[in-house]
Amino acid sequence: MAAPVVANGPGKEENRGGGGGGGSIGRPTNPMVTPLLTDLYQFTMAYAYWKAGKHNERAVFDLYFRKNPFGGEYTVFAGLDECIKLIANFKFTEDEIAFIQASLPPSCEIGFYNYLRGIDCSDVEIHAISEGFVVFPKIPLMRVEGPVAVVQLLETPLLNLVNYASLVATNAARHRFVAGKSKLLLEFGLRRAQGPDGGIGASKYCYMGGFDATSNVAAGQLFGIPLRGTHSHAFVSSFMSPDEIVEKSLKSSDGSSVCKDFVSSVQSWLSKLKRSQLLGGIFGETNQSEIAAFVSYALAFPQNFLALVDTYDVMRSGIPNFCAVALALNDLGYKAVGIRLDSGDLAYLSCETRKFFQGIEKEFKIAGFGKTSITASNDLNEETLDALNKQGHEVDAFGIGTHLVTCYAQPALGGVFKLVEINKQPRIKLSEDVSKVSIPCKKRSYRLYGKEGYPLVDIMTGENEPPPKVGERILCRHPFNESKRAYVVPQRVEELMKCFWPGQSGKVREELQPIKLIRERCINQLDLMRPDHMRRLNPTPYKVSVSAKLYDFIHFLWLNEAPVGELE
Ligand SMILES: Nc1ncnc2c1ncn2[C@@H]1O[C@H](COP(=O)(O)OP(=O)(O)OP(=O)(O)O)[C@@H](O)[C@H]1O
Ligand SMILES: O=P(O)(O)OC[C@H]1O[C@H](OP(=O)(O)OP(=O)(O)O)[C@H](O)[C@@H]1O
Ligand SMILES: O=C(O)c1cccnc1
Ligand SMILES: [Mg+2]
Repeated sequence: MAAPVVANGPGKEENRGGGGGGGSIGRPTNPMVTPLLTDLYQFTMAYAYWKAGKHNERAVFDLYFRKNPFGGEYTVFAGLDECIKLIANFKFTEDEIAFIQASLPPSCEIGFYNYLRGIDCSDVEIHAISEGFVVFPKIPLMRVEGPVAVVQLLETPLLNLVNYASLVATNAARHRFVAGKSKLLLEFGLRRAQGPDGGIGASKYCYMGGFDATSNVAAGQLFGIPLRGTHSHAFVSSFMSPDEIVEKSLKSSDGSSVCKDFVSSVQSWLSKLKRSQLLGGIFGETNQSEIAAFVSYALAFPQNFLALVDTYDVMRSGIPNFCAVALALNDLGYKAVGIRLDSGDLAYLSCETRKFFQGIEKEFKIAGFGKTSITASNDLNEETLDALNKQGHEVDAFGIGTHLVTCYAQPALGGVFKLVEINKQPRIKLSEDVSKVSIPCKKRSYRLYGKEGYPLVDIMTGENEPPPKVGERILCRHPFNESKRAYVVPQRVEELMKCFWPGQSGKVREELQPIKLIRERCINQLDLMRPDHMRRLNPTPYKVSVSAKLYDFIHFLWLNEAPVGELE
């Protein structure tokens, strides 16, 4: 696939996925990710736990969300790598402790600050689903176990690191789904992102969710994401006339000859195009300042010439001017990359442009010219991509910014962090709204696959229940709705959570992986889903269930904890 220009940062190894190969885990990408990046109430609770002598009680929290975003039935889990980096580096500085001391009431005892001074996450254990997995409501994405005061402090930063990451990765995956696999998807959102962290995060997680490249240079450097870009309207309108161009010579691609006056070569191609049988009549005089801009860009990047063609008039100026430059380049052995459309009816203009390119291929016998790449941008989102598909279009690459990175269609994922066990006692959070009742206990979760290779259902069990077995029938129950249940004979059983931070457990730590591998995993996971879960309109909900034993226990605990009302 032809691609706009082109620079690939080396990427910083230490930021590509943390502790690869059993090595150390790097620091969080954003230096603002410190133990203070949390809500005040986490510190007041930590103080109250400490004051009550409860701070070292062993607690288990689940991080999960209740509803898939964007009206869909799937979510891409992202942000784990940054969570583990937070955990690995979790230690208060003296300045931070002084600030907490100044922020809590003077009545708080000094011993608490000594306690904070000593804490880190060496006694915290984290199990999580691998980053890039397709995930569903209620199933824990992470299970965080450790001293209650420490784990409580982690609630806000972990949610902060997972919620937007998963939301924007899902948004990217959804855009990819509509655009189709063959299209080049470019993330152009930095200028519209919610601040620097929003911009960096968007680039990282859109790549993870299936985009091919970003225009964000810092993200290219930090994560090794491929960089791509074209040029802007300002570049085109900054030129007045071809007379401005002083250095007009251009070497042929093999270096064997030099065209002394590339501007004249372009002008003569423009006249040929005007006289051509096939193309004649479509345009008259083209905009000369635009020609000057295109020629200048081609002289600067003869191997990577891509022109923004909608500054003046796409079909009457931009396209003929581009083609004249592309044909002059072709005479010197260069292949122009293509054009970008940034306004107007993108379906119509891309089709007309394709016809023009194909006309040139035919008339001037230039093999492959008809396939010259067409990039489109301008306020694109899932809906416009879908509309373009329905109308028929000839776009090869989409540059998408605002709607993608701001998650315009849904601004937040409602991930939550709930206590499920303390001192080995299961805990439940009740709510009038059944969907908000938490699922108690330290649990395991499994994905069960059916005969056709699709995932059928995710099931949660108690931590010590025997795992589901291939070929053995298991009852999967809706966690709250008694009548919803099904037997499943799994053809494959996949345990979802792995140990990413063993604490003192002695378990083997799952390695963090490079972003490219996470991206591949995500693409494979999405491919594995049954198509009806993925469609945009009224997708089928994926089933999330609990074992019969866990079901009984949830309802036992529910009845135990819920006060019986009095009617008067
Ligand atoms: N064929 C199409 N079908 C549906 N939507 C389209 C089609 N072509 C373009 N769009 C979308 O229509 C909107 C056009 O927006 P708007 O009218 O503000 O832009 P414009 O006038 O074409 O460009 P500009 O204002 O940048 O010069 C954009 O969101 C664009 O993505
Ligand atoms: O439209 P988005 O999806 O956010 O994609 C990024 C946009 O940013 C650029 O121009 P900018 O919007 O800054 O100026 P323009 O509206 O004049 O094109 C580019 O030309 C795109 O239009
Ligand atoms: O390179 C581009 O074409 C680009 C980059 C960012 C925003 N809009 C366009
Ligand atoms: Mg715009």
